[in-house]
Amino acid sequence: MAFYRKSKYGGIFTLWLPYPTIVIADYDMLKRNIVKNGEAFSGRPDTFIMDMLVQGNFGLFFMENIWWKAQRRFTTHIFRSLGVGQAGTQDTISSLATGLVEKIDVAKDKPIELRPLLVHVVGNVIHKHLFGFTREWDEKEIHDFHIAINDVLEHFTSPKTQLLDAWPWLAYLDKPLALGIPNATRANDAILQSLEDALRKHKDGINYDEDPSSYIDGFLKEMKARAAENALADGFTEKQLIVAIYDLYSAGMETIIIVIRFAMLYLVNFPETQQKIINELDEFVGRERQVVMDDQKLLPYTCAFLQEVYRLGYVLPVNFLRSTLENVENCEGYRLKAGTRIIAQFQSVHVDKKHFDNPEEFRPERYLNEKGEYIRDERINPFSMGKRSCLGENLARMEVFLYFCTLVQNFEWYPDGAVAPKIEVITSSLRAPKPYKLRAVRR
Ligand code: HEM
Repeated sequence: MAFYRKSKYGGIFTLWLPYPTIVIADYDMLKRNIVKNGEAFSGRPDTFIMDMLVQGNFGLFFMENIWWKAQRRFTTHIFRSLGVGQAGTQDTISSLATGLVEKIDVAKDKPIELRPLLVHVVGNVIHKHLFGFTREWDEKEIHDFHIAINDVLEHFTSPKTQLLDAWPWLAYLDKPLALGIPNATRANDAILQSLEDALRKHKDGINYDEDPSSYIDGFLKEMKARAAENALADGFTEKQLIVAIYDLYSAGMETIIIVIRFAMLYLVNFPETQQKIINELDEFVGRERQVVMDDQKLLPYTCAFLQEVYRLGYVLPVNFLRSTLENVENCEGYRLKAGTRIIAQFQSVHVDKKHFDNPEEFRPERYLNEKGEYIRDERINPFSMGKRSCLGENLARMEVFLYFCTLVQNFEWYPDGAVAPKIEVITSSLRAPKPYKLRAVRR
């Protein structure tokens, strides 16, 4: 997006949205401020949209201070005890990946749109961790959630919606301004209703003496344990539980689907990369067993390919708003008052000529040394930086690696037609490839 190009505006500048919002778009500046002075930059501003959707700052994205710290700590802890992003999740993904291959087999070389299949397999991983079980292919709950969340997201961070933060009365001009508030609130209400139903069922069935097998049970147990002391102080309430599930469910679905769709799009646009990945998989993993995370050591080219996908296929066009929690005396020579809005625009680093020559060029070889070993590039941060960086990074990286490798281990991918679909993106709250179809030929 030319709008945010560092070459045009420098590494730090102010956008009036309409509040003054400081954009930091340079790698060294991001490290100096967002990482090294992490605590000061870890707030989130109150926004009209959150008030409208859930009547305040709840959940994991929009809280700040003590509540957020307690909730983030708890989520990290329960994720660890549920094995999120570890062996347990790998087994879940492997079993879903088998189903994915079977579904693609059914298409028998006909062009397919991967997205609905990915909704099922990616949606089920987060569903399993949140609710304790997976859904079958013919159940529609995950797809319903996916449609509803996309309706909400479409209007979520659009510049027009941000104007509502300063002038809430603009909501009365929904129709002429095409804000889409009724659609977003209808979809939002449907999501909240379904999460409340799920919570009720879990409350009826929970055994507080057993180890929790889902986020929802873990949270309910924590609520009970804290009932006598600081449940409210640390935000352990049913309302918080509902919105935290809402956040994790939505964060854990479309983002990962988009990265895999970008990966497949680059794969067919650069067939030589597909051949290299196929060769590497055939030589070091074979086709008799499923790919596991440990195979990353054996697959340097595949890792380099995916790192290049993360660089150019970043999912958030504009990072989530943050705010300063205290006065910052020296932010690159400027003084920021507590409560100043901040955008940590790591995406600009991904296309910064200072770091990547011909940044618009897709070239996985950038990350291979002369011995052909994979070099992880710390300037590529699709999961952001600092104290508010993504909570689901391990899980997301695992899903992207395992599902992508499954797709290439089992099929060779071709465009639907003579030429590959163009690498074109649709940008709303998220940045995704335009819909496209591919043909999968069994290997
Ligand atoms: C490829 C997939 C994903 C990408 C690209 C991604 C990216 C991001 C980014 C850029 C942020 C904003 C950090 C900031 O404010 O600077 C974020 C925050 C967050 N992500 Fe992700 N994410 C992904 C997957 C996930 C998954 C799978 C989960 C959960 C299971 C998750 C949960 C969260 C949460 C809870 C936050 C808010 C953290 C906080 O404010 O403390 N994300 N993510």
